[in-house]
Amino acid sequence: MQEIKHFINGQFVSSESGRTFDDVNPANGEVIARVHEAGREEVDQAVAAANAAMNGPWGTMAVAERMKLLQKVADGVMARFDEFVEAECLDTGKPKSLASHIDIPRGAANFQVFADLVKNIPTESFQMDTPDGLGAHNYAVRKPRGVIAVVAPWNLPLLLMTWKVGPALACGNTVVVKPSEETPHTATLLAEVMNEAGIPEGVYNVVHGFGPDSAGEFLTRHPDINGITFTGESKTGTAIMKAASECLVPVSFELGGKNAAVVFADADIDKAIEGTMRSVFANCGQVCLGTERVYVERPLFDEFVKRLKEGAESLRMGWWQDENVNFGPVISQAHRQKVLSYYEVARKDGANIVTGGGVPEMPANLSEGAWVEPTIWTGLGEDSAVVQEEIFGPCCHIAPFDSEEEVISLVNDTPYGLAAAVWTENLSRAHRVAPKLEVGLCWVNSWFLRDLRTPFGGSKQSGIGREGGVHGLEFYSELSNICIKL
Ligand SMILES: NC(=O)C1=CN([C@@H]2O[C@H](COP(=O)(O)OP(=O)(O)OC[C@H]3O[C@@H](n4cnc5c(N)ncnc54)[C@H](O)[C@@H]3O)[C@@H](O)[C@H]2O)C=CC1
Ligand SMILES: O=C(O)/C=C/C=C(\O)C(=O)O
Repeated sequence: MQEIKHFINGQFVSSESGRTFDDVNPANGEVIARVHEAGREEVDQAVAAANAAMNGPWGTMAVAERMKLLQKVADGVMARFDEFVEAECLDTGKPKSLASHIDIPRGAANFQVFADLVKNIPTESFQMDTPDGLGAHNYAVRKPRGVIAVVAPWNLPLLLMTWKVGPALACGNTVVVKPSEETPHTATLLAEVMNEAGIPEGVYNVVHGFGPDSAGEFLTRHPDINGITFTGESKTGTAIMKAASECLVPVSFELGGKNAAVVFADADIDKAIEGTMRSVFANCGQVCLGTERVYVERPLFDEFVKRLKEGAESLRMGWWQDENVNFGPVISQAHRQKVLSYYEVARKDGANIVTGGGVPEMPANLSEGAWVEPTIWTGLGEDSAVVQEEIFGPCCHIAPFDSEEEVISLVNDTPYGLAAAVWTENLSRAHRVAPKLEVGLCWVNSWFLRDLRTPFGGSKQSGIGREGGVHGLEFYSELSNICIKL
C-alpha cells in the first residue's frame, strides 16, 4: 500500500504520532494509500521551515532566477503529465479527459503565468509638491508577505492549489499547503517536482490531515503565518476567518456559490445547451463556478428542458481510464449522502424530476463507488432548499422567466455571489444585464473561459478578495511606499 507523507524542508517525513488515514478512490471504494496525519508538531516544523527559507537563498534570490525556477516547476509538471493525471483521477474518480484537459495543464500554467506576470508589473510612483518648492517623490515597492498557509479543496485539487502556490511563490513567499484529506496525491507529487526543479528547501511544504482539530486548524491558527488563502465551503471560511482574526492574518477566500445561468429566447440554443451541459455536469457538478439554477425565457423553456435532458441522459459514467467516459463519481460516500439528501428534498418539495434523481446501476467493479445520477428538476418554488443552497452535485433546477427585471432579481436573490452565465445573441442586452448580476464573474455565451490575468473571486458570501493577474499580487505581496524628500 502506498504511503503518503508530509513534505517539510525538502524531505518526506512521517507523523510523529504514527497516525494515518485512508485515501479512497471514490469510483470503487478501494483504499489506494495511507496518508500520514499531521499533528501540531509537523505543522510547527513546516511553518518553521517556511520561515527559515524566507531568510535563506529564496529570500535574496533575484526575480529572474526565481522565475526560471518556477518555469522549471511548470515544465516538471508537464514532463510527468501522465503521473499527475493518474494521481488526480485515482483520488477523485474524475475522467481522464477532464484531468488531462483542465486540471493538469492548468496546474502547470499557474506557475508559468505568474512567473511571467511578476517580471512585468510596475508599481506606482507619485511626485508631490512641498511648501519649500523642492517637492518629494513617492514610489511603492513590493515585498513578499512571508509564509502563506494554503488550504485547498478536493474538487480540482492541483488546479486550485497551484492557483494559490504559483502567485505566492512568484511574489517571493514560502508556503505551507494543507491539501484536502480527500485528495492528498498531487500536492505530494508536486513536492517531488519542486525538488527536481531545484526549489530551495522549506519554500514548498505540505502537511496532510483534516480541518477542525487537525492540520487545517493547526495551520490557520499558527502565530507564525503571514497570510491564509482558502478555497472551499463558506462555513469553513467563517471558521478560518475566526482563526485568522487572533493574529490579524490577512485572508483571501474563494467560497461556495449557487450560480445561475440565464438563457434568453434569442440565445443560440446549441451553444447554450453545450455550455450549460458543462456548467451543470462537468466534474460531476463539483465546480464552485458550476450552475445549479437555470432560468430560461418562457418561449424557449420547453425546448431547452427537453434538450438538456437528452444531454444529461447521454453522459457516460465509468472508470477514469476509459476514453468514452465523461462523467465520474462524486468525491466520497459522505458527499454522495449530502447530494442524495437534496434529491430527496426535491422529491418532498414536489419537483418534477425531468431526469435522474437517484443512484445509477453500476457494473460490479464500480458498485461500491460514490455514484449519483445526473439530475434535472423543474417546478420547484424559489424558496426550496434545492434552489437556495449549494448542493455541489450534478444537478440543476430549471425555471421559466418573462422579463429581464424578473430574472435579474431571481439571480440576485441568494446570499452567494460567485458566478453567472448569460446566453443571448443581443449584445445590448448582454451589456445591460451582466453588470446588474451580483457576482464576481459573469460569462456571456460561455462558461469557465479563463484568462488568468483577469480578476477572479466572489462577492457576498462567495468570497473575500480577488486573485488572478495583478489582483493576486495584491494579496501575495506587501506594498511599502517610500517617500523621498528632494
Ligand atoms: N471550490 C469550492 O467552492 C468548494 C466547495 N465545497 C463545498 O463544501 C462542501 C464540503 O466539502 P469539504 O471538503 O468538507 O469542504 P471544506 O470547506 O470543509 O474543506 C476544504 C478544505 O478546508 C479544510 N478545512 C475544513 N475545516 C477547516 C477548519 N476549521 N480550519 C482549517 N481548514 C479546514 C479541509 O480539510 C479542506 O482542506 C461541499 O459539499 C461543497 O458544497 C467543497 C470543495 C470546494
Ligand atoms: O479557474 C480557476 O481558477 C478556478 C476554478 C474553479 C474553482 O475555483 C472551484 O471549483 O473551486
